[in-house]
Amino acid sequence: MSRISTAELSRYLLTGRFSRRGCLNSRLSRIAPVRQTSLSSQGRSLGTSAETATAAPPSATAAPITPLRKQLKEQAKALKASGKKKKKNKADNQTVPGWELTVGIEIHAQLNSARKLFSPAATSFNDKPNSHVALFDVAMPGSQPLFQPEVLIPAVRAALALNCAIQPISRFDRKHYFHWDQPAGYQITQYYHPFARDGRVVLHARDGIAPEDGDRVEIGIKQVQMEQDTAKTTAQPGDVHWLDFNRVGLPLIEIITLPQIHHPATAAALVRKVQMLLASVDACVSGMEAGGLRADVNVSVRRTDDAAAGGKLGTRTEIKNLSSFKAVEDAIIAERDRQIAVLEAGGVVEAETRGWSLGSTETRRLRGKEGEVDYRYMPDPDLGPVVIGDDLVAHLASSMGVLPDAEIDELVGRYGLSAKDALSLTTVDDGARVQYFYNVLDALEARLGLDKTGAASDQRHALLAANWCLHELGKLTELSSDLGMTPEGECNVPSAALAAILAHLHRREITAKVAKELLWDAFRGEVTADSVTQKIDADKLWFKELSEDEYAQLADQVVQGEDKVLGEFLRFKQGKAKAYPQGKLMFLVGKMMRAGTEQRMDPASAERVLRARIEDVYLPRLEGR
Ligand SMILES: Nc1ncnc2c1ncn2[C@@H]1O[C@H](COP(=O)(O)OP(=O)(O)OP(=O)(O)O)[C@@H](O)[C@H]1O
Ligand SMILES: [Mg+2]
Ligand SMILES: [Mg+2]
Repeated sequence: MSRISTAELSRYLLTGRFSRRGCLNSRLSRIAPVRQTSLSSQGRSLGTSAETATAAPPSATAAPITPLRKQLKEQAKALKASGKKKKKNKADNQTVPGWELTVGIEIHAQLNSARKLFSPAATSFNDKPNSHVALFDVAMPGSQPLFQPEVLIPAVRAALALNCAIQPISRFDRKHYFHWDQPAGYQITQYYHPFARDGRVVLHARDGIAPEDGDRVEIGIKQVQMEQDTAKTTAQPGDVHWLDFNRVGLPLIEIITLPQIHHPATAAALVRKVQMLLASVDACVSGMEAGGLRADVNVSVRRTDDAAAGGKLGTRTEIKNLSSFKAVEDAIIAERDRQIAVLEAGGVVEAETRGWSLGSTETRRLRGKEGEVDYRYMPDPDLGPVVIGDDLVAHLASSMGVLPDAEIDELVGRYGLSAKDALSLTTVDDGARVQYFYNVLDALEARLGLDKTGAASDQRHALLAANWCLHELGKLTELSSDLGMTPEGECNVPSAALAAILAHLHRREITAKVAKELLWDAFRGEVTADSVTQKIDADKLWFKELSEDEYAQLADQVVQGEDKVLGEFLRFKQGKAKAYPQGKLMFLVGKMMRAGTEQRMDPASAERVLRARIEDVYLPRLEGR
């Protein structure tokens, strides 16, 4: 299925205009145009919302943030820095003998919409504070909420990605509490009649779940509801707080899981996966680190005996506002251990709301847990029900594109990528890198004259393209500032230019070293798809490989005086050593590469010829002695 960006869909559904630019994953299939939608609230239908549709373009989608990539990088760095010991501790800390941990998570994600939930004010959080505020956003007397139907596009896509059943009718309630960041004294939310229910998220081992959960675990989603965000508070010295009402009223979804998570690593994996799913359908503005996604974790413990006897779950405490995957895992571990200590000392766990600060080792009490009574929920009399038509749901489902798990399976099954590389390719640049890979692959197949409709059994060119899109491009980002990757999968190294380089490499007309130099040239804009071949010609970079005989001569040259090394190969042949002495072979290949003309040698050919010479000539000679 084709994936179309949310902004693009909004334009189409609201105004009937649709441009093919921005159509993601277009390699996979083409979209069927929608004819009619029946999306309305309070009797307003989409066709009449011309005012909304022609207003300023979305600014939210332009946020230059790639939080997931950064978090993955930082996590990998931290893991590397902490060495194996940390990994072991983390794995060890997933269970406490005699106790069962239970976790349910509420995830708040900011929807990728151009307007606020109940006012046409723009959703921009990088602009001057308090510059996008409608009268209703600050609860001016007499102002009324005006539901912005376009928020349903990212909201429904998110719910579909979470396998939820979309509810044809949903309603808004007022949830009361007083705080300076909430001008009305209540938040408008959908607690009792959410727009989506009964979903599920499948987590695999590759998603980083606890080893105790095996290969795969499924977590139920109780419901997904729409609600308003609050104003942003910035603390200043002297107990002064600055408020930015640009954020108040931004459309959020709250995703509520069932209490089905039993290990801290699995909880973090769930949040990561939800973020990945939301990003893959373009439903969410930004990830955790940028504040676009926040998680509240609900934690309880009970004795395993009680669990086995089917007893009630323990009393839950809730840790609010966690803003990184690591914080989710660490806070759960700390809270689990605190509750167990309380119970083992004969105490009782109190239902309360607790806080967690980064780098901390314990949670701290903030207040008693608010209950439904405290919130004094009541239906919002100013808002009618939200009616979502089947045709809209069907259209959004058909235009979502391939979800990450299916994409990873395809990359592994069809092109032979490792699961780890496939996961990275689909997550870096918030999913744009894999689109770049498809663009490169299309251009490469065109250059190589391959028919992409046929199920070609040899996919080596695709694996080569994937490795370069991930690893070689990754090296560029490590050494230079930014690739400038767009959601459509284009960057400072145009896909056509990379394909031109890879076509020569695949045909063994240049070496990998030359290809890497050309990649830098393309990055600096010094070569284009059309000038790659010219440049190779001008700089005499063509790879004129040595003949088999020339390789064999070099091999003979480097084994001179290496009887001791050859002895190791003999020991393996005679069954006296378990493992093939690959290290020794590579040592000799290194010698060959240094002895020959680099421009004319391929390490793989050198290895193949050398191995054959050792086996066919030198070992029989040694055996004959
Ligand atoms: N005993 C329990 N142990 C752990 N988690 C639980 C337990 N009981 C419920 N939960 C989880 O707590 C969460 C409750 O979220 P929900 O939004 O329904 O209520 P809330 O926390 O009172 O609301 P809010 O925090 O939005 O005001 C769910 O994720 C649920 O799975
Ligand atoms: Mg909640
Ligand atoms: Mg809660």
